[in-house]
Amino acid sequence: MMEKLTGPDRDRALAGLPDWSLAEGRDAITRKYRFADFKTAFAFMTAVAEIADEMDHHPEWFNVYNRIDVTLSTHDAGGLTMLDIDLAVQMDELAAGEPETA
Ligand SMILES: C[C@H](O)[C@H](O)[C@H]1CNC2=NC(N)=NC(=O)C2=N1
Repeated sequence: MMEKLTGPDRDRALAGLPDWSLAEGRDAITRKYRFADFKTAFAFMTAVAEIADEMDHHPEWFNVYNRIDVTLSTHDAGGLTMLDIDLAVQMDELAAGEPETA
């Protein structure tokens, strides 16, 4: 079982993800992505799905056209763990290849 992130480890991990915010009302992080169009957004989701399934760690997300709202939390731990940080970093790396990401 992955440990919940606390203290300086948590601060350091969050500082490395400037485009993510703490969610309201629960121990999770969120970020909105925007892409050029639906196809690009969905290709991103497909790429993330491969990584997430390999990690056995899955995003909560909501897609409309070119926008994706993502929330990451470790349900088994009841809060943020390094699994969320690792997935967020990998999602940002994938999205960085897309010029219209915001
Ligand atoms: C049985 C399976 O390994 C677990 O349910 C995994 C699947 N994906 C998961 N994803 C997330 N975000 N949190 C979890 O705790 C989690 N647990």
